[in-house]
Amino acid sequence: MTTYSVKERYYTLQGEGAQAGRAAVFLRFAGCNLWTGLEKDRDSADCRFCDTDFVGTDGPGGGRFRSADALADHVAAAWPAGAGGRPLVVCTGGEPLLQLDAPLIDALHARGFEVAVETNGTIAAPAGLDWICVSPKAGAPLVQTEGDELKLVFPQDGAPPAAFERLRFKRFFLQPMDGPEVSRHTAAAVEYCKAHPQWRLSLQTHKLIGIP
Ligand SMILES: C[S@@+](CC[C@H](N)C(=O)[O-])C[C@H]1O[C@@H](n2cnc3c(N)ncnc32)[C@H](O)[C@@H]1O
Ligand SMILES: Nc1nc2[nH]cc(C(=O)O)c2c(=O)[nH]1
Ligand code: SF4
Ligand SMILES: [Mg+2]
Repeated sequence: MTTYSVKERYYTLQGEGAQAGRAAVFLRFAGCNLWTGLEKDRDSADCRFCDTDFVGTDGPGGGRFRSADALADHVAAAWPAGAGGRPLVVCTGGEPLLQLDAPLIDALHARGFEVAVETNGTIAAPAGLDWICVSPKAGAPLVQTEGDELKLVFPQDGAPPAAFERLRFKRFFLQPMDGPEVSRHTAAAVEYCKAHPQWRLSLQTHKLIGIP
């Protein structure tokens, strides 16, 4: 790894999953292996419901970083000085495991961060991560089959929750697919969780309250 390409970096609250409500630096890497990110390609992509712009390095705090130390310094600069609490960085994208490597994990640890990742599960996670959230995508090969939480966007044709319920994750979430039918998807997820209590509801709380 010579250069890391970062779409944006910002300080907010984790909106989703078991760590919802916790302050974190979001480090959004550019690029994904399941979609180019261009609207012209969406309908032919392997993942078609993405809610995120991960193209380029032009977002707030985005850029190209020539070393793990340089990028880790950039992440640390977004954590408020003297705030207390354990610093957390959520590595996302795009697909963060295309770029997140052992030197960067080590550099973030050296600055006191817990390192979390949001991944589509098609690439094996490197050792040393503190929190692994896998969000499987229908039709894409699932390689990372254990972790701290499995967060399935629901519903997805070809990816029923039952296909994942025996995997070695500590927690299982259904996250309603956002878009024009989010209300219907939310109602369906509520019904599924009531009928299958292994699954919990994950709302995208940042969207509900209008923070990034
Ligand atoms: C933009 S993805 C980036 C990380 C990684 N590529 C992945 O898919 O997990 C971050 C999270 O948003 C979820 N997500 C993407 N589009 C969504 C949508 N339309 N509705 C609900 N969740 C969505 C993903 O499943 C994933 O859990
Ligand atoms: N606040 C907030 N929480 C998030 N959790 C996962 C996100 C992501 O895009 O990976 C996300 C995001 O984009 N914003
Ligand atoms: S895998 Fe993740 S980043 Fe890539 S297109 Fe799907 S939701 Fe978006
Ligand atoms: Mg998001």
